[in-house]
Amino acid sequence: MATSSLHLQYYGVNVKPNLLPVTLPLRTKLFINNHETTPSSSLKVTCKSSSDVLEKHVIENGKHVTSEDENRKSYTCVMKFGGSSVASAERIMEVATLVMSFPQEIPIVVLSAMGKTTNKLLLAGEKAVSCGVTNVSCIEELSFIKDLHHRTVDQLGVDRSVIEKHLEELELLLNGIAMMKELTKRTQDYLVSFGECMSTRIFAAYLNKLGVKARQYDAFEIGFITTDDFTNADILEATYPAVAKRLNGDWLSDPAIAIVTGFLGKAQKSCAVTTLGRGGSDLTATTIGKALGLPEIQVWKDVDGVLTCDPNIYPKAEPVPFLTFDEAAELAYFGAQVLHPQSMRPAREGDIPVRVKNSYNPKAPGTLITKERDMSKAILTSIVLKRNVTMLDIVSTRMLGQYGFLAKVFSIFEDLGISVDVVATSEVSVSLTLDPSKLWSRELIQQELDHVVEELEKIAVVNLLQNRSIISLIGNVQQSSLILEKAFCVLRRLGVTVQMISQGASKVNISLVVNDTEADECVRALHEAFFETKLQRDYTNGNGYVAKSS
Ligand SMILES: Nc1ncnc2c1ncn2[C@@H]1O[C@H](COP(=O)(O)OP(=O)(O)O)[C@@H](O)[C@H]1O
Ligand SMILES: N[C@@H](CC(=O)OP(=O)(O)O)C(=O)O
Repeated sequence: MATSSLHLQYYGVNVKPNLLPVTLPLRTKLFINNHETTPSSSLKVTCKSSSDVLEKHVIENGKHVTSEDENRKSYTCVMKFGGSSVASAERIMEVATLVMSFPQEIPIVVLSAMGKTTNKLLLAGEKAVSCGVTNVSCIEELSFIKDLHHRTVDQLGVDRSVIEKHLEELELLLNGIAMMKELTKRTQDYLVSFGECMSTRIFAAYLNKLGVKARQYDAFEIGFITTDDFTNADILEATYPAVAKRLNGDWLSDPAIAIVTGFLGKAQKSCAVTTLGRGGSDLTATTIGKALGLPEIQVWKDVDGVLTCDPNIYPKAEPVPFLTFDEAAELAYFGAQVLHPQSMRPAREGDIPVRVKNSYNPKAPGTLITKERDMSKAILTSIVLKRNVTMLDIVSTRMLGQYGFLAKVFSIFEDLGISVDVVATSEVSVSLTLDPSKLWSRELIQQELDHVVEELEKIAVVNLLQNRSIISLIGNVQQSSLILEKAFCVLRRLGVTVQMISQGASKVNISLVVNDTEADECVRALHEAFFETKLQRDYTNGNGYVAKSS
C-alpha cells in the first residue's frame, strides 16, 4: 500500500496524526509528504506513524472525520507531572507543549495538584476546625486556592465552569468542617482531593482547547481501589485489571489522551476518597504503567532527575544517570523526597523502566530506573538524609543466651503499630530507629513514645534518643569496605560520632545514625568526598583508597 507522511503542527509543535482533533484549530499546519496543505481541503491519507503503524485519516472540509490505525494500539507511556510542573498557567502551557512534543507517544498523563495546593488545603482544613462557620470564607488559604485556579483558567483561556463546582463544593466542605469543629482523616482526604480534581480538569480542558483530544479521569472513579487507611492508603490488586479495562476500553471506543488525578483512590470498604500518602502521584503513575503493561513510565519533576543528594542540603548535587528499582526504592524509603516510597513496587513487578525527567529542562537526560544496571564501576549512587528520627537502645535485662528477646521487642512494635526503620542487633541488645515523619498524618507524639518505652522496659533497659538523623549511603554494597572506609575517614575528620550503623538486606544501603545538628555538614562533606574527588588505590603507603582531587 502506498503511504504518505502526514504530520501536523500546532503553534510550531509537531503532533501525532492519530491525535488529530475533529476540528482542526486555527494556526494548525498540515503537512502531507512534507508539503504544507490547507486544512480546509478534503482528503484521504494513509500514513505511517513514527512507530510504523499504518493509519488512515479522512479530512473533509477542514474536519478530521476519522483516524484509524490498521493495527491500532493503545497508550504508549505514562507521563506524571508533579505540583511544581503545573504550578501556574505558564507551566501548564509548557507541560502541554511537552506532552505534544513526543509524536511517537500516546500518553496517559497523571497530574498532581497545582504547586502547593495540597499544603494550602490541609492548612485551610485545620483553620476551619477552629475559625467558626462565619469566618470560613475569610480563610487565607481558601482565597489563595480560588485566586490561583481562577487566574490559571483565565490565563489559559479555559472556561471557569471547569472548576467552579469544585471551588463551591470546597467552600461547603470547609463550612462543614467548621460546623463540626472536627477534621477526620477521611475528611482530610476528601479535602485534599480537590487539588488534583481541579488541576486535571484544567489541563484536559486546555488540551482540548488546543485541539488535542483529552479526557479527564478521577482515579477514584476508574478503579483505583485502596485500603481504608485514610491519608496513607495502599493500592489493592483489584486496581490493575479495573484500571486497564476502563482506560483501554475508552481508548478503543473513543481515542483521547487520558488525564488522570494522581494521589487519589477509593476505599474498598467505605467507598470514600482516599490518598496514597504525600507525593503519591508517582505511585498512581507506576500503577497505571503496570496495569496497562506500558513500555515506559515518565516522572517529570523540577530537578534533572534523581540527584546525588538533596539539592536543598547541597546545591552541588548532580544527576544520577542510572538506578535500579532497589536503589530507587531504598532512596525513596530513606527520605529522598523525589520519589514516593512505594512507587517503585508496581514498576518493579511489571518490569517497566521509570524515567525521572525535569519539566523545566526537558533536554536533560534525567535518570533511568530499571531492574538491573551495570554495577561494575558503581561505588556510591546517592546520599540520603532523614531528619528528626527517634532512636532506641534496648538492652535485655536477662542473661546472655536468652532466646526470643528480639521477637518480644518486635512484637511490641507490631502491637503498637509502629514501624521501625534501621536496626542493629547483638544477642542481648538492639538499637533501632523509629520514623516520626514517615506518615504525614501519624506523628509519633511524646505520649506514644512514652508508651513504647513503658512496654519495652518490662523486658529491657531502654534509652530513648531523639533528634537523630539517618544518613543512608545508597550504592554498590559489593564496595562496602571502600564506602565505609571513606565515609568514616570523612566523619572522623569532622569529629562526628556515629551512633549506629546498619547494612540493609537489600544490599544497596548502608545507614549511619548521627545527631540532627551534625547531619547537614556530614552530607556535604560525604558528597565532596564521594562525588567531587577521584577514588584511587594507593598501594605504596598501604593506606588503601585515598581521595585525590580530580
Ligand atoms: N536525591 C534527590 N534527588 C532529586 N531531588 C531531591 C532529592 N532529594 C530531595 N529532592 C527534592 O525533591 C524535589 C522533587 O520532588 P517533588 O517536590 O515531590 O516533585 P514533584 O512535586 O514535581 O513531584 C526536588 O525539587 C528536590 O528539592
Ligand atoms: N499533591 C499531592 C500528591 C503529589 O504527588 O504531589 P507532588 O507530585 O507534587 O509531590 C502532594 O502534595 O502530596
